[in-house]
Amino acid sequence: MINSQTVLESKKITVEFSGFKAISNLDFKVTNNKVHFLIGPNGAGKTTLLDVICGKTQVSQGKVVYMEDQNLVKLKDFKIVHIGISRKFQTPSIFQNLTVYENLIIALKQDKGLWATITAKITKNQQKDIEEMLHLTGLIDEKDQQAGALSHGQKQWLEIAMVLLQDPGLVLLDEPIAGMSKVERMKTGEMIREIAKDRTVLIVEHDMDFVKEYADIVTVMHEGQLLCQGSMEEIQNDPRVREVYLGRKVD
Ligand SMILES: Nc1ncnc2c1ncn2[C@@H]1O[C@H](COP(=O)(O)OP(=O)(O)OP(=O)(O)O)[C@@H](O)[C@H]1O
Repeated sequence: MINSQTVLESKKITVEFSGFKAISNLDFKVTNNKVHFLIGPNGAGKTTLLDVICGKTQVSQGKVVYMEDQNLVKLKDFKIVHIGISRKFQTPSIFQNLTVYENLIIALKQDKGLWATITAKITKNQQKDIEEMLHLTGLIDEKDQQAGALSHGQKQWLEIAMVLLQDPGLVLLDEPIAGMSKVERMKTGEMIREIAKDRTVLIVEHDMDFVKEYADIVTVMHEGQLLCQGSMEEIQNDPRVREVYLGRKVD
């Protein structure tokens, strides 16, 4: 059993947009090797929190600490990727005209031009990493297929593989199952479980059935603040959660 270790901690962060507090004085913790979901009604501040963690949005107060000693709030987004936090946005940003394999090579090496990257020699270890990703995402048979010809779900998985090739300790996912079929959702859930065996995964999600099935821990946000945090069972039994979701199904 792995000891619980704090991977990320926000300390009293506030985010303001023209005086409006999208996040207000938020304390929040993410522990290692867990599938951690972030839920809450529209406008709760979930996306803003992910934006802060990956350096896309600045805080007006507070700090966000990664692995106990790295304050993220002053770091540029590329530096945050470099220290081990990668995010997969909702819209895939893959190269449609390149093959699955070429897309994965690009994810490995980003310091060269596109053509130089694709044609450059990769090491045995990099080759092994790519193969591992192809198996994890079930894309091994589509390896030489053009990415643009993949199904919606497969494109999402390819991007997950690309994010993982950056070798993050913390993976941020924005509504990863949006637009997926039931089978694709299940595959994605199993994939996330697998990923969380040696990384931490933080997911913004609206689909409560998915959260219920795959969450180790759930944080509920409301109006820029943390409402509560716990297992899905604890969250479902919390009257405050029922109240903020008024009429929306939590169970
Ligand atoms: N760039 C911005 N400028 C002004 N207001 C913003 C900006 N980004 C977010 N907001 C506001 O901040 C609040 C929190 O938004 P955020 O997108 O983080 O919520 P959310 O919980 O992700 O909602 P949803 O589930 O609908 O995506 C909302 O009231 C939103 O309108």
